[in-house]
Amino acid sequence: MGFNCGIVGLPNVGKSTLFNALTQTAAAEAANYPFCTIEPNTGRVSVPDSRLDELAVLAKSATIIPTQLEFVDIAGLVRGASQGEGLGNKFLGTIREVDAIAHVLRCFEDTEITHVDGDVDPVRDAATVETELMLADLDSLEKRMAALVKKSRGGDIDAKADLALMEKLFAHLSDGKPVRSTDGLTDAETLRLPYLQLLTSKPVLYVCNVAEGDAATGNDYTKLVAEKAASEGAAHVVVSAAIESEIAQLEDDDKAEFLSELGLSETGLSRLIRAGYGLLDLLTFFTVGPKEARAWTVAAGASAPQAAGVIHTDFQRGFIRAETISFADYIACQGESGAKDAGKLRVEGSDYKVVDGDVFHFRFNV
Ligand SMILES: Nc1ncnc2c1ncn2[C@@H]1O[C@H](COP(=O)(O)OP(=O)(O)OP(=O)(O)O)[C@@H](O)[C@H]1O
Ligand SMILES: [Mg+2]
Repeated sequence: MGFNCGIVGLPNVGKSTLFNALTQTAAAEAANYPFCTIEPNTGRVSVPDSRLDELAVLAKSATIIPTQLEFVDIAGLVRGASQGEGLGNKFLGTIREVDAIAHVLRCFEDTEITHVDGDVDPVRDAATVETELMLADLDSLEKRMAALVKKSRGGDIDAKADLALMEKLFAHLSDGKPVRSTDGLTDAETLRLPYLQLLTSKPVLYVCNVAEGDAATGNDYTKLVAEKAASEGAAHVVVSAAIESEIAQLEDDDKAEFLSELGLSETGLSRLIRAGYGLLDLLTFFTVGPKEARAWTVAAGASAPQAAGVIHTDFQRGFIRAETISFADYIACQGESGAKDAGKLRVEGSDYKVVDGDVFHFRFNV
């Protein structure tokens, strides 16, 4: 079970450059012309988590294995995409499959790099992309609502409920607002929403791609994006894709030195990965021993057996119990045996809900 984040934006804004830096490969072709990317590129990225390093030190773990998040580099979209312009529907289908969106906005000046709309204006660009996604959602709702009208007249209760929900969403979109900002939905409607697979219902994070010199400070463009993001309750991250791709190729020691020269305490990529992970309503749990310290991911609300199942399906099938220490207790008691002595090791059953930071031993029988 993996979670992913799609990299979305206008053509030639630096999506593939960012993807390559994230995945530390040159898997995606990045070049100075619009529509360079056609087929989506997919890559898995380690999620940085300092808690994992702290646990590994206490347990003297030989290896550290972070949890992973998948990024998908998607073709650029242009005005009219929802009507089939540019690469049109093809890339919209790819966006439909991702769990969250990292929306890349060009915030760097460079006369050598073509901007499809002539000049740099990230807030306008964000609106251009969002408008296409909203138009595509309106289109898809309209088609489905027509089919549901008949069914709901025939007395189909589910069809009736879906139609009522879609009418609310349609009205909201018609006001020029994305589905994710719809309020006044019932609990049942909120649960149903993801199944409609609407493009603008996915959580969004704005990525300001800046010139090398602005990586630490941001610039006037990123300030405007920050205001926009704040007004929507969305996150934004300032990174320079160009420089991140250089940093990604350095050895760890050189990396730290280079970052401090730039005035950065960590890479923009680390911030971006964590922000992407944060969009997804996920929990991290740990398994820790002398062999390895490892982080794992489950969706919020997962039970202990479901968490066990992320490691191995047998662990879930034969689940007996979970022995659990919270991250805070593990650190405060200087490790597992200290936590045991202090009575901080809990024995939890199959209805236990995972808490972020739990350190688990699963007991199972197959
Ligand atoms: N921060 C930056 N500063 C300067 N140039 C950059 C920066 N980020 C990317 N570029 C350059 O912009 C050009 C386009 O980059 P890239 O191919 O990654 O864009 P893209 O968004 O993937 O485009 P497409 O939608 O066509 O696939 C490349 O020449 C890249 O080197
Ligand atoms: Mg590309």
